[in-house]
Amino acid sequence: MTDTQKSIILVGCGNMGRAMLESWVACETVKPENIHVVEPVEALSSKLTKFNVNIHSSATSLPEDLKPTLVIMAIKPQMMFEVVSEYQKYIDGGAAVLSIAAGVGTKKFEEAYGASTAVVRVMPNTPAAVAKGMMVIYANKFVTEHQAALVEELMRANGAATTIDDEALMDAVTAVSGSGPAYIFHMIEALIEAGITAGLPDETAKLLAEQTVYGAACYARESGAGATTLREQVTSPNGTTAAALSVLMEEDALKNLMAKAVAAAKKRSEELG
Ligand SMILES: NC(=O)C1=CN([C@@H]2O[C@H](COP(=O)(O)OP(=O)(O)OC[C@H]3O[C@@H](n4cnc5c(N)ncnc54)[C@H](O)[C@@H]3O)[C@@H](O)[C@H]2O)C=CC1
Ligand SMILES: O=C(O)[C@@H]1CCC=N1
Repeated sequence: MTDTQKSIILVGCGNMGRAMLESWVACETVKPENIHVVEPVEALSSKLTKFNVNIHSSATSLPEDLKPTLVIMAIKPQMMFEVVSEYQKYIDGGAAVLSIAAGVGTKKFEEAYGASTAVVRVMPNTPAAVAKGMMVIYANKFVTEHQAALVEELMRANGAATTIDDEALMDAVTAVSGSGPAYIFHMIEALIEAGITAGLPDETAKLLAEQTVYGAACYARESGAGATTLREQVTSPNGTTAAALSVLMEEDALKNLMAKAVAAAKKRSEELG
């Protein structure tokens, strides 16, 4: 695909939209002049000027003759269908709609825009800002090769990308990788606090907790050994790790808590749909 064939409208540039945009601009996946961002909050849009993208406070200021490949909806699920009609002409002009909203199914967009509308759902996560995201893609049958190629290129710029064929999995995906960074950030918070309680200076506790989670995640991804083996390698018989794990694993405490958390997120995703 040539650069001139790639153009996008990004609707909403809050936490997740901004995170994705960071890596798209850094990778030059789409030329900045071919990126149109619609973001009504001035405090957010004013921080985008360094990217040299086109910034609009509403859909009404988008150029009439724009022919985007993708209209990317990065707004809250609750407001999605108050906003979608503003982009009807771009969809009619051949753009696919790409939604990152939790819970909202492709059928809803087909109902809003027309039965044979090309719709892509992506469940991203915020580490996309540093090209370490997990981007899970589902596309309906109307998405063209050209549109799918751009989706793939954008998502790879954001980190790891994988495609699923069964849209019903999206609620579970959302509960694991979409919301997942928050679970890990909370674990970092907990490890920092525990480190401080154990006597470390604040900054040292922060460095140790962040680097340990970062290192463990990289090692798990790069070694391919699997988390169980890697955990066992840290755990000397009757050593310090065994002492800690006896607390975390007593009656599967952490596993049960994580199972409850993921089930709650999945249920909420289903409700949002
Ligand atoms: N935050 C996250 O980690 C993730 C969020 N998502 C999904 O991403 C979507 C956005 O979530 P966040 O970025 O967290 O929310 P957010 O509230 O930070 O961003 C939404 C943005 O949309 C803007 N907006 C409101 N009305 C608009 C309109 N009419 N036109 C254009 N922009 C408008 C808001 O000003 C705001 O900046 C949601 O649907 C969420 O389910 C998906 C995966 C992860
Ligand atoms: O909390 C949420 O609803 C969004 C979707 C996944 C992560 N954040």
